[in-house]
Amino acid sequence: MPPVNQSAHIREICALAPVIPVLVVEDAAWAVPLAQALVAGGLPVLEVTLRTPAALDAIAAMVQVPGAIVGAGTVLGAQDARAARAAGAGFAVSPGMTGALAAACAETGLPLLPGVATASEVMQAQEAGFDALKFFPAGPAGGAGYLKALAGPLPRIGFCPTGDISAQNATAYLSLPNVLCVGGSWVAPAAMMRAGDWAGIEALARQAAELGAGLER
Ligand SMILES: O=C(O)C(=O)C[C@H](O)[C@H](O)COP(=O)(O)O
Repeated sequence: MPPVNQSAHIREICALAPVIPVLVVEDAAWAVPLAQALVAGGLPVLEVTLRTPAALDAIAAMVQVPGAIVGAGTVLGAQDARAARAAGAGFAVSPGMTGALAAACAETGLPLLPGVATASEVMQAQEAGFDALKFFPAGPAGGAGYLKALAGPLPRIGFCPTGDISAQNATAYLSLPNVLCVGGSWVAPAAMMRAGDWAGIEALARQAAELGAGLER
């Protein structure tokens, strides 16, 4: 029996915008204006990394922002998955995949975008029922050329490359048929968040939201 498709909801989320901002939120007070700026700029899907003490409070605040679809990033294990779910996260992103993490996400009803970097990892994720995967770290692991090569033997997998993606190189990824969207921190730089430059972040989001324009994905 084929495994249950674990990626159906993730595919819907990835179809909403060409770029998922990867957010490192140092202060939960940033959460609402940051989410409002990104949504206003055309990027409704937000990934808050669980790398800061403020992350869970930030997720809980952001889910109240109209139009925002908020997920947790850097979800490394069952405890992270449960905490993200309790904070209201709608999906989880991880740099890699373990059986324990996949089981915890399935159990808590948290759609998971698991990370992979090799063909073997893609095959393992596929066996577990995932067909939408994060390609991480995209740049150092081989970039758009590497993903293009994976499409030959693994044509049913859609990727969200993340890691070293910028406004300059995003289109090279987005133009590949096996790329669903890209992730990146460039739309919310630490210096702009610390300065409360929400208008500047909205402008960066607006540029990023236009990156996929004209491409058939
Ligand atoms: O925290 C995680 O779960 C990660 O997987 C790492 C992030 O996705 C990348 O650090 C974002 O990469 P940059 O856009 O190059 O900053």
